[in-house]
Amino acid sequence: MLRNLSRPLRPVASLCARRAVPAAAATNLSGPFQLAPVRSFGTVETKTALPPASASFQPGTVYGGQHTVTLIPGDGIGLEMANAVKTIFSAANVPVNWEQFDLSGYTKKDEQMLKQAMDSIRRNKVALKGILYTPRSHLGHSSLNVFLRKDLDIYASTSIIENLPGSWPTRHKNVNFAIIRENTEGEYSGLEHTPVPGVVESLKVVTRYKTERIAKYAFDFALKNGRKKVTAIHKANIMKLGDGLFLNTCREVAKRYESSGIQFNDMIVDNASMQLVSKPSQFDVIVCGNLYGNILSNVGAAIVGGPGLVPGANFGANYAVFEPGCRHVGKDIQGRNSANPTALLMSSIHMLRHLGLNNEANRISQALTAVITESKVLTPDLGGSNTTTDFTTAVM
Ligand SMILES: NC(=O)C1=CN([C@@H]2O[C@H](COP(=O)(O)OP(=O)(O)OC[C@H]3O[C@@H](n4cnc5c(N)ncnc54)[C@H](O)[C@@H]3O)[C@@H](O)[C@H]2O)C=CC1
Ligand SMILES: O=C(O)CCC(=O)C(=O)O
Repeated sequence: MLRNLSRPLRPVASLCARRAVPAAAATNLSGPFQLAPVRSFGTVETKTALPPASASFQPGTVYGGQHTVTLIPGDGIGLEMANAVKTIFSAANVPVNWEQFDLSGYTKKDEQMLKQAMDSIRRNKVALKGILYTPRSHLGHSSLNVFLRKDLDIYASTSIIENLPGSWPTRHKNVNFAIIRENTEGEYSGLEHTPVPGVVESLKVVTRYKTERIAKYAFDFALKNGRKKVTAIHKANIMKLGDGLFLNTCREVAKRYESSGIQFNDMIVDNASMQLVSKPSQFDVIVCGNLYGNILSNVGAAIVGGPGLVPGANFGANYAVFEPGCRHVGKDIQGRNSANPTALLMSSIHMLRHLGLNNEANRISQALTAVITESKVLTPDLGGSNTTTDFTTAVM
């Protein structure tokens, strides 16, 4: 049963949009930069969304009011999490049809299924995804997750780190920040070689073009969601060229947004890690390169209660792939009916807003918020003893 919504609940998916600004304010920028391709991530109402980046962008395949979305459940707990979302969507009569692809990183790469899945995302433009395993040995295949991001050029990984209104203990209160992470280059270039035996060189690639677009994305995200500060995280004191380029490009972009009132500062990644666990409330929007973003999302997840609570999405000019913002396979708890589906469910709520299905997003968000606020039904990661199924049923 869906809850009576007359009680004013603060929708989980809207918490990052707490200070929304009108779109007009966001577009009133001087300088040669165009607005980066910002989607309606984290907004309660589409009226505050910025215009789509490219005129060709279509939010998914829609026939007779039904949206078709590609679903890749992923390895480990992926199927259990995806089933929770599907069950809740069915109960709420959400007009979404799934095109599901059970890809796995544990088995030999299934080229045919991978191609079908990529074609499906290209057709639908929107996907919901769990996490795929990657072997650690250099003999194993390369990461399917990284392939997907690069091939679709979904360059802006966006994670929302936030204290939810539940009863589990957390070290800090009032944590609410976003991590905007460059998703397609940096340490994940996959370029490694052995010039002589016993020596490996791994290339970290930083380009002005990709840094500029992620920095613009971060500022536009801040504007659209009423956030006040963007912090660039780097290690420019050591990697003077690579991280130096990242920092200087962020500074240039920041200058073009001066009139918008968004503050800008920067921080070295080691200090940022310490500040995140000691004074997380100083952060509003973090912009960073690929690996730092991954590590900081994990630190962020830990301070709010774990990977089961962090939603996320990856945006590019043409595609949006929604997946948990702190990415783990969870092989250790696979098949135990104990994983927390909140991260994937919140990601799917953001997906509904992206599709313009705000009523459905609000209903599910309010139900989820009620269950979390009551904290009577909690999975073991939050100190509870309930199952994934119990939690799903409670939200329904
Ligand atoms: N898609 C991606 O971008 C990423 C993929 N991976 C892949 O995942 C594999 C395993 O990753 P690890 O880093 O070892 O982490 P892991 O999968 O072992 O997860 C870390 C811990 O978080 C817990 N956890 C994760 N999600 C949870 C949930 N929803 N509810 C409750 N507990 C949850 C797990 O049970 C585990 O104890 C890696 O080998 C890699 O291939 C890892 C990082 C990112
Ligand atoms: O694909 C993987 O196995 C790891 C990807 C990863 O670390 C990430 O989220 O960036």
